[in-house]
Amino acid sequence: MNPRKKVDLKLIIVGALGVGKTSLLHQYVHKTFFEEYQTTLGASILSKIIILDDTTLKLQIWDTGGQERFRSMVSTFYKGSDGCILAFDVTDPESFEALDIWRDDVLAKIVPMEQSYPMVVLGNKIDLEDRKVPQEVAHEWCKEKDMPYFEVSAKNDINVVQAFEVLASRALLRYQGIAENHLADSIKLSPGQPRSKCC
Ligand SMILES: Nc1nc2c(ncn2[C@@H]2O[C@H](COP(=O)(O)OP(=O)(O)OP(=O)(O)O)[C@@H](O)[C@H]2O)c(=O)[nH]1
Repeated sequence: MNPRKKVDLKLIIVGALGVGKTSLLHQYVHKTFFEEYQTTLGASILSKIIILDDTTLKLQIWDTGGQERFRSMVSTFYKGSDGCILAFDVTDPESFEALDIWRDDVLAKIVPMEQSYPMVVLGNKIDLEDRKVPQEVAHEWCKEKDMPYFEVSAKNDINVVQAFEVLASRALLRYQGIAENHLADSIKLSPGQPRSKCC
């Protein structure tokens, strides 16, 4: 049997203040949820190992604080990431309206800026009754931008694993595509290659 391939991926989670980024991450990695709110100062990292098909993936997931004053510092952490979660709170329309800015901010730091950079959108806190962002509106926005949309609850553990793992599998596909391109380039550039005989 072939040993599994091992790949390290860096994922980030961004979005407005208090939408539940830390809670989503803790639910995904530790299966825990805390009611009390402690804002993230700057960024923190959690890791999780998962298996996807024939690959062992080590996910290093960067949780970024939504505070405006950390914005430029936090955006330096986007570099080198393989995929991103854009999070908003379905009870807070401003957090939904801010998604455009968060998305542009992340894409501006991805080098080269490219279409294939995977992003998924999470509408969090669907356990609450006072929802203000209709599901169809969020769906439509994500469809326009060609990003998968998940309605989630970090509190009740609804759709959290699915959302992270769809992002992880898309990030893996992109990583494999980049690795293949590098390999093809290095074969083309390699001077000592035996040339195929002709005629
Ligand atoms: N009802 C409900 N509350 C949630 C959910 N997710 C998070 N919360 C609460 O929302 C508050 C903010 O959650 P955090 O996870 O700290 O939010 P954050 O986006 O990381 O916040 P910043 O780091 O300040 O940007 C906390 O009181 C959480 O308990 C959820 O799915 N449902």
